[in-house]
Amino acid sequence: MTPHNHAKPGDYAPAVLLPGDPLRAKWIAETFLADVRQVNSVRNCLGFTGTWQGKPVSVQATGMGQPSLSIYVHELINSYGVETLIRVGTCGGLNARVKVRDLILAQAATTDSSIVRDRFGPYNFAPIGDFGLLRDAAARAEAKGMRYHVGNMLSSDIFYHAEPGLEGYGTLPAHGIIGVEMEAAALYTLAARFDKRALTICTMTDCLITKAEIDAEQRQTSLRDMVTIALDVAIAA
Ligand SMILES: O=P(O)(O)O[C@H]1O[C@H](CO)[C@@H](O)[C@H]1O
Ligand SMILES: O=c1cc[nH]c(=O)[nH]1
Repeated sequence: MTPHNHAKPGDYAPAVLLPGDPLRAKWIAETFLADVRQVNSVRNCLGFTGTWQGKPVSVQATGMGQPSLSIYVHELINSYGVETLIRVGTCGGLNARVKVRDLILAQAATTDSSIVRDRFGPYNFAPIGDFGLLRDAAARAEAKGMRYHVGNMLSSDIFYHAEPGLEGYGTLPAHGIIGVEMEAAALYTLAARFDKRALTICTMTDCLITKAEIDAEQRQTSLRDMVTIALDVAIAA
């Protein structure tokens, strides 16, 4: 048990899906998993374990932002023996090529966060996703005929910038950053530190260029596709 998690050792499967939203964790558990049980409810940051296609898998909410995700991921790895961590999130779009409902597989994650920056002294560390998980997720998205993009994500500590629209993102969109969310860079940094495998898959829900947004019904359908890919990748890992 930890200050943030009352699950017992062995309560989590070796592979865990990580949505930010606790209610998304509950929805994933109830919609997709068999033999499911709740393993954590501390602070309502819900965690569940069950099976997918007969294989054990867990889902744990991380809350929003890199400080919150870092707590859950650190504890999942160090107290619960988790080996494979797949974030299933939503993100904003920073490139007109990426349409709402498209998946972004975050090959790398750029960040403005001191959580990552301050650990590396004079170096600019490049947080990257696990190649095997990335390759498998891309192949499955391809096979399902889904629109997906593999690229560099921004993991920002800031949701509401002082500057309007794209201005807050400076020259990043002109350097291949295709989406913005708030957790992937910390996830990849912790996975590197503890020699675990991690991937971030996001559904683009709001384009900061066109202002197009996904509606509630489309969001549900797209998240369903994203979650089944993540579950398939998790149990194959
Ligand atoms: O939908 P989730 O997984 O929470 O991800 C995105 O949504 C939240 C911001 O609204 C941040 O956590 C961001 O990363
Ligand atoms: O962090 C996020 C998530 C979704 N949409 C955004 O614009 N930012």
